[in-house]
Amino acid sequence: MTYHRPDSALLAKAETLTEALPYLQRYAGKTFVVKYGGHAMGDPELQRDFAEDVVLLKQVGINPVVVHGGGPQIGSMLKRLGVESQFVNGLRVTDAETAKIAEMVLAGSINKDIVGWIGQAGGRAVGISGKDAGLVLAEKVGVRDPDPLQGIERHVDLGFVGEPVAVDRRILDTLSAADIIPVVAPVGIGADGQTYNINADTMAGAIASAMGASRFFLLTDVAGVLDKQGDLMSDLSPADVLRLQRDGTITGGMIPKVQTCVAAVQSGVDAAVILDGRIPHAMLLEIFTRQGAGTLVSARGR
Ligand SMILES: Nc1ncnc2c1ncn2[C@@H]1O[C@H](COP(=O)(O)OP(=O)(O)O)[C@@H](O)[C@H]1O
Ligand SMILES: CC(=O)N[C@@H](CCC(=O)OP(=O)(O)O)C(=O)O
Repeated sequence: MTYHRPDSALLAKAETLTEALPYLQRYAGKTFVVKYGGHAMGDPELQRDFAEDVVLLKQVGINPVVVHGGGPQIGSMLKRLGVESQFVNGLRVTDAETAKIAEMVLAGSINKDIVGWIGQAGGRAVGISGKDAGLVLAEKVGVRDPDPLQGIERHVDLGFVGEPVAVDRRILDTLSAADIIPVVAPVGIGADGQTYNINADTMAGAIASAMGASRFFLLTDVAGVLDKQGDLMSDLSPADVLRLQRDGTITGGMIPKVQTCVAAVQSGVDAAVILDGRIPHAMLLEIFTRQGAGTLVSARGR
């Protein structure tokens, strides 16, 4: 019998799988919370890659929980309807009409699209919002807005913008135990029954903390946190984050992202990673290979 050595491309595939082995062993049974940002939803190919990654995680025994955004999609809908919209420190000022439209786009449209993509990739997902089964109890947010011209801080009323004050994880546990991937829209309800629009990063962070997640990924449309020269910073501690926010390196939509990462690692999540969702299979590369991508926020670094 002649012995044929497999060609190098085939061997490389086997090596990739064996490289993944220690990670597969380490992460089996753990919970990963994945925040899928509106900007990362890009084109159908990236959507398919994302769904495949999530299904693969579930298949290898990890419990993924997806929390999604949809800021740009809410923006287009508001524009179509002729409703003005404004952001303060990365948060959308939300009046009653905007809250209704945001909920419609997030929980009614994007949420079900993602459920569909996961289904197409061979997984089973159920889409819910923070309102379902009392998942997220929200409270109205008040924000200090530093006014660069006046050098003062003023309080801004953001309207129906909420922050999670309590997470009841039972619905997520129930779904995960039934081999169903939960997909969560960032909408919550107040004790008074009021619907709140919640920044998706903040929502995902609260869920990651409540789940005691091992990993928390935030998929966005930049390589990670960039310094003033535009270079990627691959490791940040909570103290670094504070400094970069104070010196104006981190602004806009990156503010809730890094704040959420810090809160998550301080409440027991092992590590939070801001990842470039424009890279195909960004999550799998981060989880199962030696090359970390994006910016990792942790108390101790990579
Ligand atoms: N230091 C920084 N590094 C990277 N991005 C930054 C930084 N400061 C501000 N940003 C902005 O934050 C944006 C990401 O936040 P956001 O638009 O809310 O994304 P998503 O929709 O994925 O949540 C980037 O596209 C960039 O414009
Ligand atoms: C209060 C607030 O800002 N809510 C966000 C919710 C969606 C979101 O956060 O989406 P991304 O993750 O895609 O940015 C909004 O209205 O845009």
